[in-house]
Amino acid sequence: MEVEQWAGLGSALASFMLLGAMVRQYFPYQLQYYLTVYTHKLFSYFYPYIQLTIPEYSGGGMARSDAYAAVESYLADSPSVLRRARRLRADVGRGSKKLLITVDEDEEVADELAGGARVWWLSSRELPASQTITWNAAQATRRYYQLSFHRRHRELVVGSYLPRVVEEGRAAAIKNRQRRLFTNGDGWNDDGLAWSHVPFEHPSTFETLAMDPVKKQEIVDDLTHFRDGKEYYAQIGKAWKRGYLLHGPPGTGKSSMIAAMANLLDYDVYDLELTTVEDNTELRRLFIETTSKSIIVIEDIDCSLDLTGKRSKRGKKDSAEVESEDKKNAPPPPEKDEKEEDSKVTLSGLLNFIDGLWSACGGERIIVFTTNHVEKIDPALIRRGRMDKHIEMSYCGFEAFKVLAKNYLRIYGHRRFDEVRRLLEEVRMSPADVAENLMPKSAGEGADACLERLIEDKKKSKSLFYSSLFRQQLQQLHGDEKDEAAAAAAAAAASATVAASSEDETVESN
Ligand SMILES: Nc1ncnc2c1ncn2[C@@H]1O[C@H](COP(=O)(O)OP(=O)(O)OP(=O)(O)O)[C@@H](O)[C@H]1O
Ligand SMILES: [Mg+2]
Repeated sequence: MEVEQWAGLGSALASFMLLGAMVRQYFPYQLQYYLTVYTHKLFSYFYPYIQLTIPEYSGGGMARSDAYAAVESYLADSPSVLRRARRLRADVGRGSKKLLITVDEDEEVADELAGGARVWWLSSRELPASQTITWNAAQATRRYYQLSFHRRHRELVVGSYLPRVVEEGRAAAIKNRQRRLFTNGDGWNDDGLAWSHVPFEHPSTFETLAMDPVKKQEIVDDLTHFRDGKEYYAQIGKAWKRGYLLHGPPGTGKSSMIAAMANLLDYDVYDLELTTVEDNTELRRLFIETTSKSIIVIEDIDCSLDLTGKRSKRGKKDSAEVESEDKKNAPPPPEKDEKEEDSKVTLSGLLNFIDGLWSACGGERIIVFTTNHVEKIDPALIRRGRMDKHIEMSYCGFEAFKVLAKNYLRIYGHRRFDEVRRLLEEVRMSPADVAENLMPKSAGEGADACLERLIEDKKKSKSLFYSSLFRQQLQQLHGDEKDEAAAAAAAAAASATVAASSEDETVESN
């Protein structure tokens, strides 16, 4: 018998069931139960098609079913399925950044399997009984997808088609999602979750990041290798995660690099404020609530944990430092305080977070620490295997400057580039300082004026640098404060000499 004939028989049986449902209202409960069971048996005896239901909320759970969301994304991202539908629905899906066009409710669409087999998807819903009072209208309307397929395709559908639908659906949802920046600083959010979030819209990319091109390419390769390395990590028996330590002076692009990483990999960012985490248990909970395809960032790690591995108390530290001698000599604090200290985030708690058993849950996660003082960090925290790659973000070199000149001024070369190169070799300047000078301060300001400002700024820094160097050397030479005046005079003379020589250079290069 062909599908259409079966469909005819199906609709006859459905009418019979409908009649049964009407009659059931007037029968006692036991009888209703047997009537339902036998109607289904009779129906499945004649009807060779199997129906599989995927509800939006399953098991009375509060969270939307993963499988339902995956099917929804699969159907919306599958042009061959959508082409067959006559009624479509457009919506900005949950957490999605673009308009999703999907199959409308009560519309049935067919999908092809390998070997020409067919399945049918129906999106439908059960309305709540009118007398039901509920606080969540979305859950009261029970939406579901129903998949129908022939008995003989059972193995194929369950064994390979459905896993493929879920996998492709998840990938489509990730591709279309609005990426998010999470923070734990705001306490517990409305959903009882530890993280709150905003859309992640940082414009930094590896193209706009100013640094040595060879080093940059190495980092990009490392990141893409990680992203595509699911099988590799499974094969070597290592959790699919990678740690990066970004260190360097302020304004050298550490935070910009994290944003560029997230944009390259299409990951979410979790900005973990460690000083607001109460204890190791809360840290673990925060970690469990992170999703895969994410970068977990702890900025200024040297300020978050002190050398003994106990959490430092930001803000409280200063007042502690000015404690009176009496207080310092006071008897040891009561037991309560010790307990409090024990419950803080510790170094071992953090290590567990990075590479303990919990770290493997979810997979595909990058952990990034940033610091201005790499020497202050406990070596256990940054050893290879935990922080797999150490990246030094340094002062602006000429290659980095060329990237900034391209970004800010749209120029690839200029007659004053040689002068800038010389100055960059002599005086250290962060990319943030260079960028600030290159940014036009008014609509009419062109590349010449911006480069002039940068060169002047560098010369000023150079003269300041030499004068402080002379001052230091003279102080060392004379050894005590009485020579301070003479040292200052010598430094002033030296700075005048440097300024004069800078002017000479400017003239020369012009
Ligand atoms: N390497 C860089 N490439 C491009 N822009 C940069 C770079 N470094 C700094 N900048 C510019 O300077 C600003 C500050 O940089 P960023 O916040 O990334 O520095 P940081 O190293 O994180 O500093 P801190 O140690 O103070 O946190 C950025 O907004 C960016 O515009
Ligand atoms: Mg930063």
